[in-house]
Amino acid sequence: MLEVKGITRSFGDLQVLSDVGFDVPAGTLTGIVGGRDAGKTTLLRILAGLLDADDGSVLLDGEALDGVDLQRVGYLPQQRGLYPSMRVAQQLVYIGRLHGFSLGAAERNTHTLLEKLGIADFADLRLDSLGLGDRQRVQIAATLVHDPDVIMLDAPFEGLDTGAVDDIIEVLGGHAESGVPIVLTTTELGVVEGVTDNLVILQDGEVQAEAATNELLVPTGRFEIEASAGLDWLGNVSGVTVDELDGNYARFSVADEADRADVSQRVLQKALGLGTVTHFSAEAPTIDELARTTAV
Ligand SMILES: Nc1ncnc2c1ncn2[C@@H]1O[C@H](COP(=O)(O)OP(=O)(O)OP(=O)(O)O)[C@@H](O)[C@H]1O
Repeated sequence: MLEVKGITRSFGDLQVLSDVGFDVPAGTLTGIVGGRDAGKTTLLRILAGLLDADDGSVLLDGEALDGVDLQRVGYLPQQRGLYPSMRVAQQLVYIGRLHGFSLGAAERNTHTLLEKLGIADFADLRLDSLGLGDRQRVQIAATLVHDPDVIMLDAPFEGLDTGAVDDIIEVLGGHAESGVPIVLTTTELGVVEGVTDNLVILQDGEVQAEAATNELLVPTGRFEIEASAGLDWLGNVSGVTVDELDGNYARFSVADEADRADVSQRVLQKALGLGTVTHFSAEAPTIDELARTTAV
């Protein structure tokens, strides 16, 4: 288990983190959710031992996470830092070796991760010849190549297509299953909904709420749909309020909680009857809504 206790940090007069604490049980994934400047990167850098806290402690399995134990951390920084001109597999093996792995073990882990992340074909290419999604897959491989005992990822999904997000989530799931605690930061709640076990809502450097993801992300009654045949009819569906309509795209709400599932399914069925539905989803609450409804 990763235990974060009473972390406080200022830069000059600016207090960035105040008494931040939460636990990440072994084998679970916690999302630290907050808007811009909430203090997420500062917190993660402290957890990963790259920055000192003014106060507080970080424990892994009951022991302070510092000194040589920091070798056990898998940290993905927000500013990604691999060698652009080095070949993909070569640098992953190099990073594994830096963490004390034998050549054989580093090569084995590199090969396995590249396979799992769907980039085995790029092993001998230079990093800077890859697109954003594949570069990010390599960054994830670099974070995991030494089989870390705890994983900390700063905004791992930012700017990625769903294919890359899904591959990364699957690999992280495998590490969680082997008992590793995982922390990741995000500004986008939609992405972490089906991924994280717990959420910590951080606002202005303070924990506003900490709870199981499914307790915090209660359905909002707002939906999004994109349908090939247009959505002019949406306002006529009983129980639906159209919030935005733009050609093939619409956002709508269903105020009556008891009717929500039925009404949204009726909308979906009708759209499918008229043509193709390219997108349909229930909206997650915004960070501000979460902070308002769950303030501790
Ligand atoms: N080294 C530093 N010196 C001074 N101020 C800093 C330093 N690092 C961060 N800050 C300030 O701390 C606050 C929190 O920054 P931080 O990067 O931790 O937030 P964040 O939640 O990660 O934001 P974002 O989502 O935009 O990356 C900001 O006001 C930032 O300007």
